[in-house]
Amino acid sequence: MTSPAPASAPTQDELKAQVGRAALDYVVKGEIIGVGTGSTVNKFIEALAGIKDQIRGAVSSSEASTERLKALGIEVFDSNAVEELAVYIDGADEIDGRGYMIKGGGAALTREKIVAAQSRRFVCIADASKLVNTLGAFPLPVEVVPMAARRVMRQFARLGGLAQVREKDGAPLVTDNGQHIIDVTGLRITDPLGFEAEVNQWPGVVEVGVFAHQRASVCLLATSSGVRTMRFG
Ligand SMILES: O=C(CO)[C@H](O)[C@H](O)COP(=O)(O)O
Repeated sequence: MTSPAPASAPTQDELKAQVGRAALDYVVKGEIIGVGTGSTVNKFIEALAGIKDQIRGAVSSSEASTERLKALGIEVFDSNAVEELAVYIDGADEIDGRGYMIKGGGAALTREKIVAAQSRRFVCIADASKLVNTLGAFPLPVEVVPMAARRVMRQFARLGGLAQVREKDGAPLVTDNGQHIIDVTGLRITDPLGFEAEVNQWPGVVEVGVFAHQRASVCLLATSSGVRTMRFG
C-alpha cells in the first residue's frame, strides 16, 4: 500500500495569488478602487477582472498597473478626477506589527503614496516573508530629483545608511515621474513616523518609501496555512 504524497508547501506565486483573491472581499461594489503596483497586485488585478462589472473602475499607482487594468477591460481614472476612494489595495516590501511599511521595490512609491492618501482604507496584500519586527532590512527606496541624488545620499550616510542609485539596463532608472530612485541599506527605522517626516523635508526628495502616515488599515498575509488578517485600527 502506498501512502498519499505529503502536500507540498505553496509556492510564493501561489501565496500571492491567494492574497490577491482574498482582497476581493475588500473591494467596495459600485466604487472606483485604488490599485497599487507589483507582482502581488498583479494577482489581485487578475482576480479583479472577474468582478469588473461590479466596480466603476480604478485609480492606478503606475503606468504598469494602468496598462494591465486597461488590457483586462477595467476603466482607469485620473486621480485628480476622484476626490476620495473607499479603498486602496497594494503590496509592500516590509510591514511591521503596527501597519507601517516600506514600499517602492517597484519604483512606484510616490504615486502609491498619493493614491493611498486619497483612500479611506489601505488594504496591504503580502506574503508572510514581508512581516518584520523593525523596518529597514529591505533597502529603502527614495525617489529623488536627479540633481539632488548625491546630496541626499550623503545625508543618509550621516544616518549610517549606504545609498546607491537604482539602475536599469546600465543607466539610472527613470520613474513614471521622470525622477531617480536611490536605495538605502543599513537603516533600522524604529520611529517610522518621525523618519518619514524628516526625510521628506530634505531638498530634492520627492518621496521616501516609508509609509507611516499612510500606513495599512488591514494586512492580508499569505501563509502556508492560509490567509491571516491583521487589523491596525
Ligand atoms: O511598493 C511596491 C512597488 O513600488 C510594491 O508594492 C512592493 O515592491 C511589493 O511588490 P511585490 O508584490 O512584487 O513583492
